[in-house]
Amino acid sequence: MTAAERVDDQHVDDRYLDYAGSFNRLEDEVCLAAPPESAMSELTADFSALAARVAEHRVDYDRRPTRYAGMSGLPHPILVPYEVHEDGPTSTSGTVEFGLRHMGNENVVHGGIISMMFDDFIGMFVSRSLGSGSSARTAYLNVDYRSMTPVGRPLSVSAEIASVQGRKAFVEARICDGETLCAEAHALFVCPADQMWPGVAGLGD
Ligand SMILES: CCCCC/C=C\C/C=C\C/C=C\C/C=C\CCCC(=O)SCCNC(=O)CCNC(=O)[C@H](O)C(C)(C)COP(=O)(O)OP(=O)(O)OC[C@H]1O[C@@H](n2cnc3c(N)ncnc32)[C@H](O)[C@@H]1OP(=O)(O)O
Repeated sequence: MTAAERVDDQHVDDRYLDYAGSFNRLEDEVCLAAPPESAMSELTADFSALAARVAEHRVDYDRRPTRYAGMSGLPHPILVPYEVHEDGPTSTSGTVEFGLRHMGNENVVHGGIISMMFDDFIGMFVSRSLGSGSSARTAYLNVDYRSMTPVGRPLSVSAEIASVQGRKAFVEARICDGETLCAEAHALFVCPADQMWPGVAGLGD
C-alpha cells in the first residue's frame, strides 16, 4: 500500500485540513490567553472531554494522517506548515508561515521551532530527492540564527544538496524574510546502512 493510498483511506482532504487547522487555531489561542480561574476549570474539563472524544478514533501508526504530514503539507499539531513551490533534484524552495503557537519572544519565532522546521523541510526534501523508499536520518543539524524570525507572515525557505558522499548527504538551507536572512542550516543526513539512496544517480561522489 502506498502512502497516498493509506491517506486516501483516512480522507485526508479538505475535511481533515479543517479539522487539524482548527486545532492549530486552538493552540494559538491557548498560547495567547490567561483565563481567570473560573473559566480555566471549565476549559480544563472541556479539553479533557475533547481529548477523550478524539481518542475514540485512535488508529495504528501507518493509518495516522499526521504520519504523512510532512509529505502533504497537512496541518500538524507540532510541525510548521510550509508549501513547496519549486522542487528539483538538488534544490527546493517554498514558503513557510510560523503561527502564534510558535512564538518565543513577542512576535518572533522560538529558536527550537526553527530547527524543527529545518529538520522536517530538509528531511522531506532529501527523502523526495534521493529516494522516498529510504528514510533519511539527521546526523547533525547546525542552525545559525542571523536575525529574529517573525511570526504570522509568509517567509521564503529553500534548501539544496551541497554534496552526496556514499550514504551521506550534506544539505544547506535558509529562511528569509524578504531580503533579510533569518536563519541558515548546515545539515548531514545519513541513509541507513541497509539501504542506499535510490535516487542518487548523478548526484554522488
Ligand atoms: C514532531 C512531530 C513529527 C511528526 C512526523 C510527521 C511526519 C513525518 C513522517 C515521516 C518522516 C519522513 C521523512 C523525514 C522527515 C523529516 C526528517 C526527520 C529526520 C529525523 O529527525 S531522524 C531522528 C533524529 N536522528 C537520529 O535519531 C539519528 C540517530 N543516529 C543514527 O541513527 C546513526 O548515528 C546514523 C544513522 C546517523 C549513522 O549511523 P550508521 O551506523 O548508519 O553509520 P556511521 O556511524 O558509520 O556513519 C556513517 C557516516 O556518517 C558519518 N557521521 C555520522 N554521524 C555524524 C555526525 N554527527 N557528524 C559527522 N559525521 C557523521 C560517519 O563518520 C560516517 O562517515 P564515513 O562513511 O565517511 O566514515
